[in-house]
Amino acid sequence: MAEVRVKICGLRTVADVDAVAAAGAGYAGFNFFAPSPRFVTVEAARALALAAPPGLCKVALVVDADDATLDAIVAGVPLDMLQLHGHESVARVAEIRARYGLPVMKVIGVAGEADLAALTEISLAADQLLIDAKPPKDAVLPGGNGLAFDWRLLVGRKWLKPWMLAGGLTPGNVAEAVRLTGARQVDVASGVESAPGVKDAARIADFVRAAQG
Ligand SMILES: O=C(O)c1ccccc1N[C@@H]1O[C@H](COP(=O)(O)O)[C@@H](O)[C@H]1O
Repeated sequence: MAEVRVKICGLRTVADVDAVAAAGAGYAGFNFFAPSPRFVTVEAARALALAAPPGLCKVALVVDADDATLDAIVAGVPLDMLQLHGHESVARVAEIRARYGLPVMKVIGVAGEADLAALTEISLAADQLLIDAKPPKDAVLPGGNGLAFDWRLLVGRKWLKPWMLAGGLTPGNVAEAVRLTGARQVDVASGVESAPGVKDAARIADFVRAAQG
């Protein structure tokens, strides 16, 4: 079976990109949500994307972004994928996909069984699904909170599109998350940091090793 593909999200320095590539991760995420400690400008993300080696999938994370914001990101940064981490509808996902010609990964927040239906619905429009923990009601960030959900909800489930598991993953729990859910792709932001927004190369390497172990 192919090894688990890893996305490291919220890269802010060229050293982060180097660490992600050296560790063998498949995806590098750049965060364009201004309130996040992982936020990067279009100019900064462009420099990071240009530093990425061929084969590393460069993903832009946006939250309910309008067309003008997306136009600026897509024009300024060489990208391979868009990650929609807000409340984008099926119609908006389809619209963004058609407008930019890039694969779209749509995030669905999960707290309980009732949230799983949205995955089936959104898979009609998105190229990939990202299953994350639903943020707490008072959270400033819709993701990147280091919170996990009950992975047992995903046992035995199948969706029409490739999917990625996220939410509270760390080098210490990712192997168990993969074993339990059968995820073939995983995504992490805060679990490989030494402080909010500060990536740690050793933790990135540990995470990829554990995910693929
Ligand atoms: O990381 C952020 O700051 C962030 C902000 C807004 C939306 C999404 C964000 N991160 C995404 O959430 C997952 C899970 O994060 P964590 O591992 O629990 O910290 C992350 O992989 C990003 O895709």
